[in-house]
Amino acid sequence: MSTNEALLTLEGWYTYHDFRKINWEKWKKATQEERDAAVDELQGLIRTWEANEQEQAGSTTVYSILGHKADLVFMFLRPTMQELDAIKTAFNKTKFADFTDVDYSYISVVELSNYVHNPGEDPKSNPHVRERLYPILPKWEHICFYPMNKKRDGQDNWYMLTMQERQEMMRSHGMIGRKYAGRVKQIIGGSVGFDDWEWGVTLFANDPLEFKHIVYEMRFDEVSARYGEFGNFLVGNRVTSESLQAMLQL
Ligand code: VOV
Repeated sequence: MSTNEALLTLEGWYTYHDFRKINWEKWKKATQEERDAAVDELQGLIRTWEANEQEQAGSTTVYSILGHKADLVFMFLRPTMQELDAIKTAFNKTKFADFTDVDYSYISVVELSNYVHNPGEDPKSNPHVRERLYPILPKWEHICFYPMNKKRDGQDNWYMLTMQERQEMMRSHGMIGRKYAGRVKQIIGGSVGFDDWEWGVTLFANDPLEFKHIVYEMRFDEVSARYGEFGNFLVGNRVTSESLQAMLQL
């Protein structure tokens, strides 16, 4: 029973996760002067991102990534795709970029799926909705990122469910999420048509165990248990310009 009840989604800032590996071999071979110049240039770029955030014209955050999948993630939110592309190019023109390899990136747009809205209201005039579509990223200690799909597999096809069925499941999902209020902040990036999965999920927490607990708890909820398909998970620690300097010091 196909219902073709596509959902109205609300979109906010465009999102670019730039995961980089540091080429330590090259870094160690560079002279102290070359390294200092590269770090200075990077710090200059970070200051421009901070100024952009001060002006509420976007948001940026940097984390170091654990394990072999990446060393750093730069997460950018900006009003247009042009700005995201310009950021990538500016970064790649720096000396620091010569010491990095890009293994993974993700493009999406901050999305609210409007399953739970107040009828008759223009959602974008609601300050709570605006805060979620144009979020200033929290400066919390840890980040967790993973892409995901909703399954289209035989009987388990999310896109063949009625609006009401989807709404009920999303309500239950939201109830679980709400238990983590103040401890886990989620940014859902819609990436249909932009990247290889349907959503990029970014979570922030001060205690990394919150990620384990919320993802595990959601696995038992029907929308994740039956319909969730997940890509690679990446987890990281917050980096400030001072700790980045220390990380790169030999
Ligand atoms: C802090 C926790 C938290 C909270 C409060 C929360 C709430 C909500 C609400 C109320 C809604 C629906 C309306 C909207 O706002 O879009 C959503 C929507 C969504 N979610 Fe969520 N979610 C959380 C957290 C949270 C997590 C941890 C995950 C990953 C799932 C898992 O198993 O690993 C997730 C996924 C999503 C997705 C992919 C969508 C879009 C689904 C679609 O089909 O369109 N989400 N989510």
